[in-house]
Amino acid sequence: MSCPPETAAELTLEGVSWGDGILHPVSLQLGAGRVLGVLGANGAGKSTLLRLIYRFHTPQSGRVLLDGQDIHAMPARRVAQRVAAVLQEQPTDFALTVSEIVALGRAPHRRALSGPSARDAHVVEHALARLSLLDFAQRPFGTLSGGERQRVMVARALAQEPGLIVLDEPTNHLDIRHQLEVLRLVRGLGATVVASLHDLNLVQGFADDLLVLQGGRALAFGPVARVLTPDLIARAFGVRAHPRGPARFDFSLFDEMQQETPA
Ligand SMILES: Nc1ncnc2c1ncn2[C@@H]1O[C@H](COP(=O)(O)OP(=O)(O)OP(=O)(O)O)[C@@H](O)[C@H]1O
Repeated sequence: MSCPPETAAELTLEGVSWGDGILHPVSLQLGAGRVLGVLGANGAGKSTLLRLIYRFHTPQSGRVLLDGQDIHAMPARRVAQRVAAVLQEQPTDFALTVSEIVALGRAPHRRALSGPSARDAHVVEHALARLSLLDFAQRPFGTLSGGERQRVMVARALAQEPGLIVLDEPTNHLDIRHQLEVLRLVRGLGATVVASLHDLNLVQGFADDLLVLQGGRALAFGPVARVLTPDLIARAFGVRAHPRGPARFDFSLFDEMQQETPA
């Protein structure tokens, strides 16, 4: 049995804001299957925006629409079937096995009081395989390294079969090979993706579009090649960016400008 492709969701933010100036109104439209990278310095508002999209926060103003429907007007279970979140906070139930954690992704699709179906078992197995976790399936989650746990959280999101996947710094804890593998896998899911990233040099080849935040405001939104310029990087991060290829940079502090030594 193979897993059918998901129906990617269209995401629209209509002047969505939160927390008395923590996030000023942001508007954008992301077509089904597009991959959006959210960039910004520490405290710029990336996680806050993501929390609004996966319905953890209620907007102070504006609306988050999934396929044209306000997520706050949708049943919570329906949102859970359509939106998966991979967060920096991880489950604290360390005694659960890797397989059991990934199986939690099936919960929104199960009927009340019914156990896992053959299809649920297949989807979990498939998710474990795609993240190279089959050998870890029976290991207690608490015994895994940070990077292995991060891959388990991506596998759980995969098992959820979402139309929209929201990831908060998904490459955190991952070595360079797993960073590239996870980003390629997420990009290849066919779902719409919103991911906050810190490494600007991982954006190229992963994201279609970028949203850059600064001080809770949207500085720029659009295709990667148009948005990711040295000028924008200087305004968003306060560093000098030295281009060394398409959307690739070396960085230095402005007070090192005289020496021109890339960091
Ligand atoms: N519940 C809250 N109460 C008060 N302030 C908050 C709350 N949540 C976030 N903030 C503040 O809002 C700002 C944006 O936080 P957010 O976590 O969205 O930033 P971020 O861009 O994800 O940062 P980082 O890259 O450091 O993870 C920060 O100054 C943070 O302290």
